[in-house]
Amino acid sequence: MIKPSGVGFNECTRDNLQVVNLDGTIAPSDHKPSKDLGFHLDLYRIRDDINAIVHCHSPWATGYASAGIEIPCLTVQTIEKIGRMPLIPLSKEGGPQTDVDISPVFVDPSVKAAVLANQGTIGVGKDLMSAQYLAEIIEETAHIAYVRDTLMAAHGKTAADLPQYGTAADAQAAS
Ligand SMILES: O=C(CO)[C@@H](O)[C@@H](O)COP(=O)(O)O
Repeated sequence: MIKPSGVGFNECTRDNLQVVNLDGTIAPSDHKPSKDLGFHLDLYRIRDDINAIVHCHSPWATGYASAGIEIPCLTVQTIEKIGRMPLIPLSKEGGPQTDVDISPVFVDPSVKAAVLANQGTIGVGKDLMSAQYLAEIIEETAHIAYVRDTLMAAHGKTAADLPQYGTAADAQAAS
């Protein structure tokens, strides 16, 4: 199932969601599937653990990626729930990222989220709620990173002024 093209998330209904088989066969409908169908299908094909994908254009995260900056996993939640959020640059031809650019990153089963320069974010999961949860964490983390980096610059601080941070398990192992 994928959202119809040209329709916002809030306008998605049971009746206009598009049903597509993994081989790309589209069930008859008055709408067309999202333009993003190609990379969604490929992610479902390459990873058995991916049953849902949330791709959106959240502004803080997309701003980071479009500036060519990988969002740092700086919150406890992001470290524990996501681990890292690779930045996927525009395609070789300078166009929007497709499965050709996206799938090689997600072949690594530890990757649960990525950010596409000039396009948006991808969160994947075992179900829609899990993928949506990651989409929210990606955006919150980018916003927090922006606040941190802005404050640090205003106060003349650098990364060297910050303590090392890691997971609760890392801290426990180190104690
Ligand atoms: O970011 C992109 C560009 O491919 C898409 O998510 C966006 O244009 C939405 O397209 P659809 O309306 O879902 O076909």
